[in-house]
Amino acid sequence: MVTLEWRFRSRLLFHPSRHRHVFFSAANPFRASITIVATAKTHGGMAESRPQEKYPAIQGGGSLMIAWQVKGKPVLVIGGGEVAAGRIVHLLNADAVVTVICPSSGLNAEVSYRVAQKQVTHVDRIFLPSDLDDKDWSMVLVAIDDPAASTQIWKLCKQKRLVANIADVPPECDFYFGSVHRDGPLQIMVSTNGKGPRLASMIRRFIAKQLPSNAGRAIEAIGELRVKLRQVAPKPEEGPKRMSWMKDVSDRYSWEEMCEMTDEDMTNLLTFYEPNRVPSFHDLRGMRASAIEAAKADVFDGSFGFSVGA
Ligand SMILES: C[C@@]1(CC(=O)O)C2=NC(=C\c3[nH]c(c(CCC(=O)O)c3CC(=O)O)Cc3[nH]c(c(CC(=O)O)c3CCC(=O)O)/C=C3\N/C(=C\2)[C@@H](CCC(=O)O)[C@]3(C)CC(=O)O)/[C@H]1CCC(=O)O
Ligand SMILES: NC(=O)c1ccc[n+]([C@@H]2O[C@H](COP(=O)([O-])OP(=O)(O)OC[C@H]3O[C@@H](n4cnc5c(N)ncnc54)[C@H](O)[C@@H]3O)[C@@H](O)[C@H]2O)c1
Repeated sequence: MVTLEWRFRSRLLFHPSRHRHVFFSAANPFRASITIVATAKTHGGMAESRPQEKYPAIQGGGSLMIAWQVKGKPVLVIGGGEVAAGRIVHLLNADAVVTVICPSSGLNAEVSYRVAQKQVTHVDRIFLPSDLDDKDWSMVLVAIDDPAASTQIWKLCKQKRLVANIADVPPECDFYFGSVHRDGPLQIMVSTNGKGPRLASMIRRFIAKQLPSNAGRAIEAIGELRVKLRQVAPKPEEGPKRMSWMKDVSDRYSWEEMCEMTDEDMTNLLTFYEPNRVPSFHDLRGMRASAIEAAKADVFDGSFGFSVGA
């Protein structure tokens, strides 16, 4: 049995080819420690490992981190204070249809603003159990300063099989919130699984500082290209080729190059899909109409720039 313990300090690696695999690679002051345990049995001269060792080791006790789609769906927020205000921002950023139940006298300035702007529907009173039957709520978020009422609402939600989060009461949460960094289509959520919310916020800011400033724009550009590619190659059976070509494209260009990509570049780039090639960005730029025009003008036409006679 070989036991190998590897402790490392590394900078956050952010390269398009790697970002899918890197959620968080720690750097000072956060250190990560990876323990790799491998066993090998020699059998007939061949090293053989047990199947479970080939696959990721299970580390229970975490949360399932998913990107929940609440666009256009009704979500109920109970309470209108500071915590509710934060929840509402997250919900509106995800295009949810939000109803806030809270007496007007309890609304803080931010929630009052959301109500006045008609970004949320406001019900001006305290919560009633019948509110849970009002709509087909996707989730219920409780952020009130009344622990007994919170627990009652939690119990009602469970009776009605509604998914709920009671702020600050981990045992009464189907899911926790986390600290979120947002840059256009990029969202990074840090969870400490209830251990240290303030540290989650610190780590989120730490990660955000390491990111390329144009990560959001580059992702946006790649997103556009993926949509165009599906128009060029819509068939489901093209899936493997599409995916392999998109992987090559994502790996080939730098963040700056992805941001620089124009509509014309994308159209030109898509002509390389059929032969399954990916040109360098330099070559792609050379295919722009303006570059071709400039190249034509530069071509030596046999004259010496002056004329004799007349
Ligand atoms: C990330 C964030 C998202 C958000 O709320 O949007 C969030 N809490 C934030 C801040 C924060 N919350 C608290 C403090 C005071 C300092 C402190 O106590 O540490 C600060 C810091 C501050 O205010 O600066 C108090 C607190 N919170 C919880 C308890 C109960 C307990 O631990 O038992 C207590 C103690 C109450 C008491 O002692 O009485 C519980 C939860 N808070 C969570 C999320 C979930 C786990 C997230 C995770 O695992 O990381 C979870 C489990 C459930 C939930 O609410 O979803 C947001 C940072 C956003 C940002 O800035 O980016
Ligand atoms: N998870 C977190 O990040 C975090 C951070 C701080 C506080 N909290 C907790 O979240 C809860 C709310 O905190 P806050 O700072 O927003 O408090 P707050 O006092 O600012 O707001 C509470 C709101 O609840 C409303 N309310 C009270 N009873 C109600 C009822 N029965 N029906 C409808 N509305 C009702 C009040 O009118 C008020 O708008 C508290 O329990 C607090 O301990 C959580």
